Amino acid sequence: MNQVIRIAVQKSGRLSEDSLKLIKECGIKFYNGTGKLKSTSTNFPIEFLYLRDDDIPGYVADGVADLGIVGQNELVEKDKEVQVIKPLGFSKCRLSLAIPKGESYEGLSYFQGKRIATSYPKILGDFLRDAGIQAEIHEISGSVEIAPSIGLAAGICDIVSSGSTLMMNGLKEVAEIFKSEAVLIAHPDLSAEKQETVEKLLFRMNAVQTGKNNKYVLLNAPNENLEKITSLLPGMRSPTILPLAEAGWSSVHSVINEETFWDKIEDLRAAGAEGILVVPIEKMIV
Ligand SMILES: Nc1ncnc2c1ncn2[C@@H]1O[C@H](COP(=O)(O)OP(=O)(O)OP(=O)(O)O)[C@@H](O)[C@H]1O
Ligand SMILES: O=P(O)(O)OC[C@H]1O[C@H](OP(=O)(O)OP(=O)(O)O)[C@H](O)[C@@H]1O
Ligand SMILES: [Mg+2]
Repeated sequence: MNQVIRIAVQKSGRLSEDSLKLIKECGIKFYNGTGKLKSTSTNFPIEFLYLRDDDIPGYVADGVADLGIVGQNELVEKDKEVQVIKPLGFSKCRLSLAIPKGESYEGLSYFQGKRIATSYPKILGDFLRDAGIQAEIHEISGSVEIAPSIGLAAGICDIVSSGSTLMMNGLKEVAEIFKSEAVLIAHPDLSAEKQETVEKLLFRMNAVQTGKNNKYVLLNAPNENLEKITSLLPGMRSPTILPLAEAGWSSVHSVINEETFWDKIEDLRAAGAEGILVVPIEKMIV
């Protein structure tokens, strides 16, 4: 039996759903009833702590939790000693400076001598120092976008994703200062026994992530074009080729990376591929 590890996940908010979904996709079963702040998996040696995201870096640094899922923005802001294991590809957002949309803006000097409201005083402070701007940082813990309209600050520095919160509050984004996504973090000094359990979890997470980043593709190809088509499709080792019932044609099966997917499909069509089917991959172990 492996040593039980503890993972800290956000109780509710922009990280929680995708964090729990990833763990479920790893085949790990657990109780996640609202109100319960700690639970244990029934089929994997892992315990869950449901916390506010602000507290996750600290709990992992102190060793109260062995692992955690948190946004890079919160991690850098809290500046705790933890190991970043991997980016997780969700909760992507940016930290940006924004000002009232009627104001004219010619550059960062706009903020010189002004007051900026934010929940990220460290990230903003570091950015302003590097940019040589002296501004007053006014820390507030939420609803930052309201600050300019109530006369609290000339501008804000807050999380932006679609930009709709800024727009609804009469603000415009003028500079992006930090890019963020969810990351898996670990206590820097885990015991060898816990590390073993972490490796098992990582093996599963990698299989899930690699599956998501690839698509299984089946297509029909005239035999005279097979060489060209297979050269476009490396597959996991090499593509599978099966003869079709119709003479002179083959079915080609392969795996295509999400990033190059549409370019490859165009190239395959140009090379004579027909009847292209694309199937999602649940897990992929390379
Ligand atoms: N609109 C968004 N789109 C994508 N990711 C986001 C968005 N807003 C926030 N995030 C990411 O998700 C994290 C959690 O955001 P959320 O708004 O749930 O935080 P919170 O209100 O501080 O939650 P908590 O109550 O846990 O302290 C942020 O730190 C950021 O990394
Ligand atoms: O650019 P957008 O797509 O509008 O997203 C940005 C908003 O999303 C987050 O808030 P959230 O909606 O999570 O609420 P919260 O501030 O109460 O956490 C963040 O604090 C921004 O206000
Ligand atoms: Mg928070």
